[in-house]
Amino acid sequence: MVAVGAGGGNVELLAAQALELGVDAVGVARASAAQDLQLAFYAEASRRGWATGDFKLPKIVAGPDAMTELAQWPCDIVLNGVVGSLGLAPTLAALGAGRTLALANKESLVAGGPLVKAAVTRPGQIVPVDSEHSALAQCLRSGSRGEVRRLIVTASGGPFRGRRRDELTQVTPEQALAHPTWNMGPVVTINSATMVNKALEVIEAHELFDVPYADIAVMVHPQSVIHSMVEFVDGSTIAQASPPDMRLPIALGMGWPDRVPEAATAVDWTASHTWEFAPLDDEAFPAVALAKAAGEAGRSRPAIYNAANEECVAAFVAGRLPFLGIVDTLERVLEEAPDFGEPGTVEDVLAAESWARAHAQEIIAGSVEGA
Ligand SMILES: NC(=O)C1=CN([C@@H]2O[C@H](COP(=O)(O)OP(=O)(O)OC[C@H]3O[C@@H](n4cnc5c(N)ncnc54)[C@H](OP(=O)(O)O)[C@@H]3O)[C@@H](O)[C@H]2O)C=CC1
Ligand SMILES: CC(=O)[C@@H](O)[C@H](O)COP(=O)(O)O
Ligand SMILES: [Mn+2]
Repeated sequence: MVAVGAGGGNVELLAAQALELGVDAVGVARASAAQDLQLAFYAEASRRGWATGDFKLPKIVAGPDAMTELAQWPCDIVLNGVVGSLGLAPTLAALGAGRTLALANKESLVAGGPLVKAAVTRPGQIVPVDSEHSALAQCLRSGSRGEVRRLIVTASGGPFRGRRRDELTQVTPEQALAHPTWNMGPVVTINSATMVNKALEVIEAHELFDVPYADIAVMVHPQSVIHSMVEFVDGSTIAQASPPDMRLPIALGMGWPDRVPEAATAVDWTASHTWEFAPLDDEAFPAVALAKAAGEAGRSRPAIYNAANEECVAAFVAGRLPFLGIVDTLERVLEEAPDFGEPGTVEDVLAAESWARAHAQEIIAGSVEGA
């Protein structure tokens, strides 16, 4: 490990990880956190009983471009696990520098799919880390691309699985943050509750594997043990199964195409299991259908979908938007969006995003007619 980076929300943890791993550089996106990070290094070194002079502190790279700089640091693999479409610039930087990109940050593919694909210089340069896409990549090893009939992306269903739309009007951020099977950051957890996570993952699957939207299905699977499946032309369906634990896809992302022994615990095949599968209720959870339409249309609409969602999630958590208002606002933002065309540059993506963020904010504030 040569470098680690984060936003700057928890410099103590960042410093502890950096010294534990003995990295050369640490990035922090919030420039004002650089001094706190420096102090955290000394506190962590002292906690470890290291005397000044016995150790070399990592170089600190601070500011909004820190992740982009780190993504080009001399190394073999860049793991992008930042949250949000601000992960796009580091994704492009890593690919441009020729690194293998282990990609957890799905938003960069959603916001800038065509740019990301254009930046790829060799097959296999992007290795998916998102659990469903890691599963799909594993299943796809079972046949040729011409033999693939469809991808089946599984969804836990989130904390509100089984509810009708009218049963979702009063749900709180606290309830939405209680994911039934995964322990994750707040944005992806709220996205799981609205099904926007699955919506983003359908676009991610389309971009990663070049499968048409019509051939990407979503199945609700509450146990989160089958992480996704591929159906082949002969009627075979290949599934990847393992208990919900990100250590497996992260390890595979770092080791690809090789598996890392003991990366995670396997399914206990001495015990009984019941695994359920059900179609998604598109009426209660319209996010996936909306994303498929945005993905089919292309031309910056996936970027608009994601950027508006990032604003809506923040507003929901802050109590400024009801739960159902999240996807309702996305729908309205997409309906009212001008045509931004196919993004050719990062600036094109940012222009579409910035319009979407502003328009979502206007709708949230009720300042737009009809809000
Ligand atoms: N958690 C999971 O199991 C999975 C997550 N993913 C994807 O991985 C990504 C991260 O999710 P998750 O780990 O849950 O989210 P978290 O909120 O737990 O972590 C997000 C990380 O991003 C960092 N960050 C925030 N802002 C910036 C910035 N401006 N520049 C650099 N880093 C920043 C945060 O740093 P700080 O804390 O210092 O602010 C934090 O380390 C998302 O795209 C998500 O969809 C995909 C599959 C599974
Ligand atoms: C672990 C992971 O990859 C998450 O994206 C997870 O899949 C979220 O769960 P949902 O299936 O509830 O969206
Ligand atoms: Mn996922």
